[in-house]
Order: sequence, then C-alpha cells, then structure tokens
Amino acid sequence: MSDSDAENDENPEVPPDDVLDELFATIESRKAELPEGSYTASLFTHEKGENAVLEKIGEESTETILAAKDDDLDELTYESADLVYHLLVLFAMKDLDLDDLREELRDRF
Ligand SMILES: N=c1c2ncn([C@@H]3O[C@H](COP(=O)(O)OP(=O)(O)OP(=O)(O)O)[C@@H](O)[C@H]3O)c2ncn1[C@@H]1O[C@H](COP(=O)(O)O)[C@@H](O)[C@H]1O
Repeated sequence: MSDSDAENDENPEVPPDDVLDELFATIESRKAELPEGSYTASLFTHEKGENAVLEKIGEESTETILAAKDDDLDELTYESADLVYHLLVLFAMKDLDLDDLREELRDRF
C-alpha cells in the first residue's frame, strides 16, 4: 500500500457494504494520480500494458480454483479478494465501473 492511502487511513471503519465502492474509488484515484510505490498504479503503467492485469486475473483465478479444490476456505476467501481486486483494476482500465457491474447483475433478476 502506498503513502497516498490517506482517504482509507482517515476512514478505517468503512462499512462492509461500502468496501467495494471505496476500493474502486481508490483504484480510480491511483489511475488518475499514478503515485510512486503504488502496486495499483504500476498495473496502469506496466510495460506489458493490459496484459499485466490480464495475467494476474488468470493467476488469481487458478489460485482460487485450487483453494476451492482443497476446501481451504481461508485461502479461497483470500484468493477471491485478490481476484476481485484485479477485476476492478481491469474495469477501471476499460473505463467501466461498479454501476456497469451492478446493472448487468440486476438485469439478470
Ligand atoms: N486490494 C488490494 C489488493 N489485492 C491484491 N493486491 C496485490 O496484488 C498482488 C497479488 O500478487 P500475488 O498473488 O503474486 O501476491 P501474493 O498474494 O503475495 O502471492 P500469492 O501467495 O497469492 O501467490 C500483491 O502485490 C498484492 O499486494 C492488492 N493491492 C492493493 N489493493 C488495494 O488497492 C488500494 C491501493 O493500494 P496500492 O496499490 O498500494 O496503491 C489499497 O487500498 C488496497 O486495499
């Protein structure tokens, strides 16, 4: 995590329902400001371009599947969080946002 996490540090008690919005807002901020030392910013400036995050999504998907096959629920939760984080970075890269995801899911009800 980089030094410019002040917004999260000032709000350590983010309600669980808001955590995805808070995370996505932080990712958008990293995309706009590209602070030094930020892993998220490094994904937006990577020499491999979008392949860097696409590869991570592939890796995290595999790790999620392996955790599920092992019935390791802690690991499944941890790897799923990695996967969701990288998916959100991809959304930001493609100028999509959480409302696009919510709308798609809502349309399936
Ligand atoms: N949620 C995440 C998040 N999830 C995963 N990662 C990074 O994604 C990378 C995952 O790579 P790996 O799986 O290879 O790393 P690993 O987990 O050590 O290795 P494995 O055991 O899984 O193989 C690690 O560098 C993690 O730090 C994340 N990096 C940042 N965030 C959030 O992004 C925000 C901005 O953080 P910065 O990127 O530091 O600016 C912060 O608020 C964080 O909460």
